[in-house]
Amino acid sequence: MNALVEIRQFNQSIWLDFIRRKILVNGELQKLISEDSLRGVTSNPAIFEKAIGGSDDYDAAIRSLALQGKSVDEIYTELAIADVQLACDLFRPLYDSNDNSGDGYVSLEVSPELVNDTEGTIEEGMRFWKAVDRPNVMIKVPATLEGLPAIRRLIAEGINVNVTLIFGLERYRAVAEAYIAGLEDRAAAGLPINNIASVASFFLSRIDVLIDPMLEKLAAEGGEKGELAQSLVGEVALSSAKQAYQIYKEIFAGERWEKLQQKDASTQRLLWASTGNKNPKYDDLKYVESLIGPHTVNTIPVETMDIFREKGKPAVRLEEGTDKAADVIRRLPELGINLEELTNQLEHEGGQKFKEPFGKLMAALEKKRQEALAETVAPATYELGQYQADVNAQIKKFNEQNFTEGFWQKEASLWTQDAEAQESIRSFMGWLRVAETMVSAVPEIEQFVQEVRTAGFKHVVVMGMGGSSMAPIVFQKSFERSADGLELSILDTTDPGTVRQIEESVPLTETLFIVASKSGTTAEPLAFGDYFYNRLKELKGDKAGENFVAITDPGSKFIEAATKEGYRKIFLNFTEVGGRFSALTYFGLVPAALYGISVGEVLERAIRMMRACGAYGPVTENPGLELGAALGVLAEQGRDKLTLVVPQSLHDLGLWLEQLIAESTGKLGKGILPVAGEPLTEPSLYGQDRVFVYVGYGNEADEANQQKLQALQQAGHPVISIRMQEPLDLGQEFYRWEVATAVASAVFGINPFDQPNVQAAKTATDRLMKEVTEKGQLPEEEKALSADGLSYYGVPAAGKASELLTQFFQTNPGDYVSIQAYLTESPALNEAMDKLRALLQKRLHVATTFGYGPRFLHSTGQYHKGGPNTGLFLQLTAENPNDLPLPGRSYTFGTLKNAQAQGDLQALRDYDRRTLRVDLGANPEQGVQKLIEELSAQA
Ligand SMILES: O=C(CO)[C@@H](O)[C@H](O)[C@H](O)[C@H](O)COP(=O)(O)O
Ligand SMILES: O=C[C@H](O)COP(=O)(O)O
Repeated sequence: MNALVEIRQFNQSIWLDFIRRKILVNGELQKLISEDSLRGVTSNPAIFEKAIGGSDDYDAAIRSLALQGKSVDEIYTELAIADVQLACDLFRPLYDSNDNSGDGYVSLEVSPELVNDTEGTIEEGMRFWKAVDRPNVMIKVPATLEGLPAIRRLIAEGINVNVTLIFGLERYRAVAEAYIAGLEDRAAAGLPINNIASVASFFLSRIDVLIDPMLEKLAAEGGEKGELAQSLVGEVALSSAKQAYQIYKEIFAGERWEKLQQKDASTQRLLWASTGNKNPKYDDLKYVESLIGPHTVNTIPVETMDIFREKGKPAVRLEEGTDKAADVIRRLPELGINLEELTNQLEHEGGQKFKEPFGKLMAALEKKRQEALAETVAPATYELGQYQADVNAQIKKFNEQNFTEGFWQKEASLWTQDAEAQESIRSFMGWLRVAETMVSAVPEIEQFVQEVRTAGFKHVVVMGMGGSSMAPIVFQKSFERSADGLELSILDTTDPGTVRQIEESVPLTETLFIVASKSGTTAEPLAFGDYFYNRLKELKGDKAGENFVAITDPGSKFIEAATKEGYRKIFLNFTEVGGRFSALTYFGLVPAALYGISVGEVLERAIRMMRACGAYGPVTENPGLELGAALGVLAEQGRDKLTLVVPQSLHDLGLWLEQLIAESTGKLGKGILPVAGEPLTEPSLYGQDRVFVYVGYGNEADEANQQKLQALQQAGHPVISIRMQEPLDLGQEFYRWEVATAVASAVFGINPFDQPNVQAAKTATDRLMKEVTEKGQLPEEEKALSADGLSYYGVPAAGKASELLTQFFQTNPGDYVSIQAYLTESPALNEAMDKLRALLQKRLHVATTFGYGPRFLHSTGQYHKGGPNTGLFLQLTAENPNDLPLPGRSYTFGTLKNAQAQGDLQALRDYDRRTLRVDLGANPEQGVQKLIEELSAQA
């Protein structure tokens, strides 16, 4: 048992006189609580100056807050409050325990500028109490004459108070009196006083620092006085403390106190502060070991705590030499030393000692604030040629409508006049400001990441569809995993081959599985969750839940199941943020943080874009509005195929953009079709329906793409370019594109936040699954042709594959071909798909899109059915050789996937879309090659 733990037997509580974001999130404070019996934390302005001014722990948050237009004062308060909340939460189990001995508190001091301001102290004390919103916070109030009435008032209000800057015995009496009077006021008002805690912080080392040199000077003068002075060197602080303890015993006894005690009031314990030794001649533990006594607290700095842990010899000593202590205090006047005057001086200097670092901190914050405000977002360039004038006119129209202002006010009439749609729009605009909310959630996320690392997890698998998984894919593919990040995989397909691949590629017991589903009812993530939970149960029995985390909405049905299965954590997201707008919420940020990305910085970039888009006041240019207006106007003029061009390093950004744009705009026969991952080619192969958007990095030349884009622009195609600085800027781009998508939808006059046609495929799938349950298999479709191992469905029968394909691929300008692969993804297959797309484009001069099923059902699937009827849908299926059973269900992953494919095909046909299914047989890669050959052989 180390000394810190041992001291508990003497009923003294050790608190830590230090706080810093890092120790709150990296498990250090938790370790002190669990292993060293730490029972509280105190902070003060000097401590925060060291923490905030002396580290970069807070920089991203400072910048985010500055960009929100907050003053340095507000920034400081938010940071300090966040830290205190985190610490309070770590102490909460102790505070809630039956025998907490009055511990488990975290102190937050009012501004040192209020040291002589009663009303200001009361106002700030109440504000902090409310803002921290934790029962185990203590508001620190200085024991100045002006502080005393504030103490009384705050106690009467039911607020826990730590009275700080106490140096003298008379002032200590007044402090205890203020506390008792506060309790009496409260009791007289008929309010409970049983849950109010208070400590009186008596400062020690500073007393000796001031008085010792005086005593030493007198000692040097010799004589009787010199002798007396010599005997008092180093004794005054400890003697004051010992005397204070006697006063404490006297005050908290007797009739007056007993009345309060009957109402379960607690005494105001003495807390020894300033207990780090400042004099090299003294023992480092001078202000710790000598002051151990029941019902007291000692708040000690980290260094002293480390020494005490190693060398401390705890024993009750507080009442040793009580008479001598009285004598020390009594004899000081003989030496001409007026203790009261000196303690007043210490009090005054104490105020200064806090004001100075506080001022320094404010200046440092101001510098960082200014720097943050000077940063700009990645510029976008527009080469729109003949369309520029119309885009300008649209922007002008928006500006005349005060669009930006209305947008931030969530004025749904900017999109539609339909009352029901307006209601839906208003209720899904939580994404507008969710990044701000998430800034405050960053420490919680970081704390969680640390917990996961400490628990020994090596890998994370996110299991979700669409908006619940696209952002994690982008993060994982666009960032290098940092040294302390965990490996990250995303499972968003029911393809049994892929499920098996994931299962075989991760160390199951060391893998954290995140079931991500906003609704908590989506079939795929629930199936993945069940499958892997079952596997973990086989390996870990009842402890399987440790490996599972849920991200879902409040009120989702999944919460109950996850709780029952003992999930490690359930992150509750925001009902008012739709899935495809949730990249900057727990859905995107928890996986990103586990992967080692600084999510605070991602958010800071997003907030920078919010600011640029007018979130914090009028702007002359609004990057989100400009992009949205351009895309909207171009689409209305037939340029509705948004062809995304990215460097290889941003390859998967398209997946996220596809869902955002297609699902938001593709409805009521309108919309923008995102075309991602289509190999860029020469101008002659494109129709007049394209707008090219390049998203890349300023410092990456990406020559090949640039040259082609230049040629396309010269050929009259509109080209938009956005150049980020680094992957963290994706935070900006997520936000820019969300705004742009909403703005483009306003150009079309549609509700961007619903997905009315997604349900059609789900309903058809459900019907098919019912049939599977009843009949044991899916209905067989009639084949149009079987040739060379490929089977063709859903088109008129033909003698030859090439003939059938020629008949199917009849296109008009403005059409597109959508290839939908219900297959196991592999690099070879991706390569084959690129060839297939290139071939189709070369032949037909139409846009080609590609998606793996069932992923795209939660993404572009909306556009396919709700957008214009310009698509030709080529569905590719294959055998499922390594099928996997689904626990608790009578069917397999393979059957579910086949039903999803068939269900969507059915839905597409119900919407009169042109469809062809080709079953590739046993070897999909070869099957695609074969298909390419057949297509090449077309007449
Ligand atoms: O007042 C409390 C706790 O209530 C402490 O945080 C107190 O401010 C610190 O112990 C002192 O400021 C530290 O003083 P010092 O060691 O710098 O003299
Ligand atoms: O984009 C959303 C997907 O359809 C998944 O929805 P969910 O998060 O409710 O499971």
